[in-house]
Amino acid sequence: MVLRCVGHLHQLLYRNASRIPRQRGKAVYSGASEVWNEIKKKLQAFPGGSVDLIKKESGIAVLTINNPDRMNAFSGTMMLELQDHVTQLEAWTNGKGLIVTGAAGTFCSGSDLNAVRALSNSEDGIKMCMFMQDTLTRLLRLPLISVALVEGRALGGGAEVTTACDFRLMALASEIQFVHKQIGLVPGWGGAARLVRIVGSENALKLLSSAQKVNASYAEQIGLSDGVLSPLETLDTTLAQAEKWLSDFTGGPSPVIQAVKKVVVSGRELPLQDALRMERDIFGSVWGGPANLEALALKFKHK
Ligand SMILES: CCC(=O)SCCNC(=O)CCNC(=O)[C@H](O)C(C)(C)COP(=O)(O)OP(=O)(O)OC[C@H]1O[C@@H](n2cnc3c(N)ncnc32)[C@H](O)[C@@H]1OP(=O)(O)O
Repeated sequence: MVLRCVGHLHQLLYRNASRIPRQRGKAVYSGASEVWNEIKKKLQAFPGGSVDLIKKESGIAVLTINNPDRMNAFSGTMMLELQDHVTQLEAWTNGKGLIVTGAAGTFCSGSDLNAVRALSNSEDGIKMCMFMQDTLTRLLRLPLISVALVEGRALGGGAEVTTACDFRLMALASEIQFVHKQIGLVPGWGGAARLVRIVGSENALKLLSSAQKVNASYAEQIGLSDGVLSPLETLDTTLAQAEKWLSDFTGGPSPVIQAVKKVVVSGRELPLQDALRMERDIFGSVWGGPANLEALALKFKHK
């Protein structure tokens, strides 16, 4: 009887699920399609490297920033590829987790300085900034639990990319460095706004104004890193270690994991009243759903 009621309620609520405001794919800047087309054309003119996406059966995807000749700097075409992959991941209904990493033992040295030099007028700079803000905001909002696996260096825009993941894991000898000040800049890919939320405004101010190298232990101390990976004498590769770490949070069916991430995103981004409504709608999408009914039937005990 209880289950029938739950099932009925789920049907009622599920009808409303299609009305759940979409968190996914929401643009940071709306109505800017001409600007997008223009900047995409410009980015296309700076080729090199790739951003590779592997989606595994387990529901974990691995996104690799791959331009080792330039310490995994982001070329223009890599920025475009990253955006395409984020669009693909937004639609991945079986997904649960995402690991963002760099090729060849280092994370990313930011924007390709050749592109930076060529697009150094402020109009182009602002367009690139809008493009990357949009992509990285959507990356952080993905309904997947994401972790940046940092080996080697994460510099400039590379440091900003680490903040577009829910968590960061750092190899023992790795460093995150917001070098922007040293090249007369501030973060522009949304990295400052996210850093303040991760480490607080005082720590963010220290990191941005000193451009200091943040090693794994200091990063952990200020809450920038969520764990230090063991040196590679262990049997596991760093990727395997990251997958193992992530599995503590991605166990269970994907609709539930995705719902967990969505309530956190709305709690983080929306005013309380809107976050509560969103939470109600997301709750409605899992209440009486298969995982919920199965657990109720098992008379699950949390011992
Ligand atoms: C959003 C704002 C931004 O992201 S602005 C970009 C901020 N990034 C930087 O300023 C990084 C500048 N690069 C460096 O400080 C060093 O190359 C680092 C990354 C520390 C690596 O040093 P090291 O291990 O000695 O290697 P290296 O300098 O010989 O570099 C190997 C080759 O890679 C290149 N490289 C490196 N970073 C970039 C980059 N961001 N854009 C373009 N190319 C880059 C180096 O120039 C070098 O190339 P080459 O072997 O000289 O042809």
